[in-house]
Amino acid sequence: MMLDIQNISLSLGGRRILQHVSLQAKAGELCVVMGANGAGKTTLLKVLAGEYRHYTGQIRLHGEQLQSLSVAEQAQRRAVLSQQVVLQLAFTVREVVQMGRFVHHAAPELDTAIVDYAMDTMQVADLAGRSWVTLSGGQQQRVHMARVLAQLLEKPQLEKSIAGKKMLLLDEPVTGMDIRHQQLALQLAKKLTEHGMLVIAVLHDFQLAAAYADQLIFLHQGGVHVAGSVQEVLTASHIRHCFGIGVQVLVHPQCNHPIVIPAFAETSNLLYHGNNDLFSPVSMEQLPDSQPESTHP
Ligand SMILES: Nc1ncnc2c1ncn2[C@@H]1O[C@H](COP(=O)(O)OP(=O)(O)OP(=O)(O)O)[C@@H](O)[C@H]1O
Repeated sequence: MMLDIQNISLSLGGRRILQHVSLQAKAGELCVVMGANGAGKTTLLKVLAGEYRHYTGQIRLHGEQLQSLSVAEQAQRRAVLSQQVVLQLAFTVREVVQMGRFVHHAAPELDTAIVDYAMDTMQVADLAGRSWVTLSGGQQQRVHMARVLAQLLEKPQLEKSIAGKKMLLLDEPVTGMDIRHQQLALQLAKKLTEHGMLVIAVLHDFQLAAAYADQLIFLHQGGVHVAGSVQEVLTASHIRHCFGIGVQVLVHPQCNHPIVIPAFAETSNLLYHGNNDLFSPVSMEQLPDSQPESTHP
């Protein structure tokens, strides 16, 4: 097992934010983490990124305790795309992507080739000389994807040398991207998994999760509510439990993926249910029980 999380809990500011989280993920998997605002998704990714070290429980990466790896060792084994990275200084796009290479101490020609490859892949090469702060939100996000790709690659190609060795953590990677570039970003993530990488992505879009996830994890109030295949997890009852909303789960006519749509009768008056924060217990009794479990076979 490439990543083995056993019973981790974490408190921040005197509050328990993650509780008894256990998860396993294999090399070559695209794991999608979903959950309501405040469920603990970013906190979980920050623990995996080594930002919070005071958790209880165990995390093993390739059998080694995460806490025993130095910062440099961690940086060479995993790359992180954090939520809303804002750069204040006027770096060019090329400079931002080059930041991904700092951990490697490779030959400058190799760094340049990998940076060019990463910018081509994320379709930002035409922006290379532009100041990062002048880009649109979706363009900035694509540049960050190119940066983490540059960090993970050892050659200017997606090749087998990364197999089984590296982990990519993506926190809401497609925020602000148009529909085509959302697909591009997830296709890149999928391609990396096909070369043996483990990708863990926080997403808010059920359709992207349905189309790309090998394993789907619903976090709820700091714990794992359910983890499994898209078919197992993307059901009306799990969505109601974790998101406090009635939905219908239909089936895509061509590719059989589940399609999630809000159930109109239940969701037209959310304003009057008051409590939208699922991190504090929400009263599910407010929702009628007539919602079919799932129309998925
Ligand atoms: N440093 C901190 N100190 C105290 N509480 C925190 C801290 N960081 C996060 N929290 C709280 O922990 C809970 C989980 O936050 P987290 O950012 O992990 O949620 P999330 O699932 O990523 O939400 P979103 O979908 O809104 O990004 C929230 O209630 C948040 O307010």
